[in-house]
Amino acid sequence: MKKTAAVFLTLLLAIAGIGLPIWLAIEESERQAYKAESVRALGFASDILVRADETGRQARGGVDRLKALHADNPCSPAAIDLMREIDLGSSYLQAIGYIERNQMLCSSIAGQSRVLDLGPPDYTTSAGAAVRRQVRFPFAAQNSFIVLEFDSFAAIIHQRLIVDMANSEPDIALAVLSLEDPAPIIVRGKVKPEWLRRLGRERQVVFVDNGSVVAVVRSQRFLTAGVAAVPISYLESRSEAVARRLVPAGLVAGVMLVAAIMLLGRQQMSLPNAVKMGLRRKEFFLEYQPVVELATGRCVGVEALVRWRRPTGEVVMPDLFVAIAEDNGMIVRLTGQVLEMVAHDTRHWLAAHPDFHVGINVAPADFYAGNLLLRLQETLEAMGAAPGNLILEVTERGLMDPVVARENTANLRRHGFALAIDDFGTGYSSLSYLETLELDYLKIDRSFIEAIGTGAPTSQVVQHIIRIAKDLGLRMIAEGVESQAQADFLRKHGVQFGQGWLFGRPVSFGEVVRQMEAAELAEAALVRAAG
Ligand SMILES: Nc1nc2c(ncn2[C@@H]2O[C@H](COP(=O)(O)O[C@H]3[C@@H](O)[C@H](n4cnc5c(=O)[nH]c(N)nc54)O[C@@H]3COP(=O)(O)O)[C@@H](O)[C@H]2O)c(=O)[nH]1
Repeated sequence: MKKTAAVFLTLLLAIAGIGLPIWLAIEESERQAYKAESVRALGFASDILVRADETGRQARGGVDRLKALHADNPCSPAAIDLMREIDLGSSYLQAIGYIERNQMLCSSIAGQSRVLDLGPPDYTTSAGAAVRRQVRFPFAAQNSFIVLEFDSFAAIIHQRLIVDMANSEPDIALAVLSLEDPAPIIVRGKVKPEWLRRLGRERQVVFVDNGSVVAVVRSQRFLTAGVAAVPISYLESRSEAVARRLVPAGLVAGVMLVAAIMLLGRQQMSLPNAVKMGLRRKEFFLEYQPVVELATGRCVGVEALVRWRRPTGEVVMPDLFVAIAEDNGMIVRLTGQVLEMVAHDTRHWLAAHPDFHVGINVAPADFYAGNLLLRLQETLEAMGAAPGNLILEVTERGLMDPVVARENTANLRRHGFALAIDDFGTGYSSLSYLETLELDYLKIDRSFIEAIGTGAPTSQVVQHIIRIAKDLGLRMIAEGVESQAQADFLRKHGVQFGQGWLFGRPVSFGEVVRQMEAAELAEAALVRAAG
């Protein structure tokens, strides 16, 4: 991936990874704030309605008691005494009086000596109550009152008593609306009568309009509704307060998420760099796996297998880094280090054992590099060994180009090196193609050895491979031999060599030598005992 693309992707990831939790936190704070302000608005609307309903109940009850007196004179001293008793006993009624032709003739108000002109009602409810919304009396000229008139008796109600709530937040609008007349009965602040339409048939409704969270609650007793409108600024400051709590949490979550993703990405992305550094610091080392002659069980050679010891001490297997080295143009350098290490590890042994061979994995890029022969000759010189001591293991992938493959295999063999086709059976080489190449060994892939005797569909393949090798005149090395039964089968079918855990796991060259010497000693002891 190009560097700019990686930077762009990282930026995108950071924006998305940090932005998303923050956006979710903001959304959640707005949702929580809206919910809280809706509950508050509904609370105010319900409270004002409770007060209005109670006022209506007290007015109706007072009038009923006065009517029950059946006084010939509704303004008799007994009637006025009863009016005063009702007035004193009710929390929402300011006074109660008697009306004729829009004039209040008498009332519970102490000292009412003259007739008070009320003017005509604003409207009359379907239940027969005449409603006057704004009546001013000489005894309290600065206040306005509601007068509810039933059957000529009137309840006088102080508006402020009903809307006397949320006084510390005067910008919260409150109202009692009639469902029969558009003008509010009682109102504090700005209330739109058309909000009632939103109620429909519902008992209550909450919505946002005109910069407010509005709640409307219908009375269960009268044709009225309580309304409260909480300015949106309350919602915003509540949302900000919640956001102040949630956004840092979202930010932390986002940063952690992005850091985790980037760390993972870096671990992945930096592997080629780590391999490069490993090559520079010479962190690679070799293990050698014995190759035995199946007929005698004698170790006739080894395969050199590369490993990587990271600075952390962790040992990484080639499956992970060989492909990275191949994909990033470092495999030729890696093979170079393998050759140096083989020369260093095996030179004394090979000088004394000219028949012993070391298998070296040659990657396709090595094969096509053009200087393989020269590098091999330098290695031999350092080892003091003959070309026949090395078996170059090339995969089918490395032999894909017929021209280069033919030329290189022929050239290497001309110079005395032995060649093996590795992991045979896993690629697409045909018998006729292999016939055109100069090879010495065929290594049968582990997957076919594993299948021997299992009855699996691939269990028969090994016999075909053995036939191909015989047809081509190639010697065979079976890879991954783990059981004696596999070894017996292979020997019986003419496979000359085996490599696998049955004979030995990959270990240091010193350990291979120690094992070979121990085997030799044991054999000598056996011979002596037999003799
Ligand atoms: N280009 C290079 N490729 C290399 C080099 N060194 C190794 N490799 C290739 O890496 C692949 C994995 O190798 P490794 O993990 O070392 O595994 C080898 C053996 O340990 C394993 N093996 C051997 N016997 C058994 C067995 O009985 N059971 C079992 N489960 N595994 C076993 O097989 C691997 C040997 O494979 P091969 O080379 O095909 O003989 C592998 O493809 C290596 O080729 C290097 O220096 N350069």
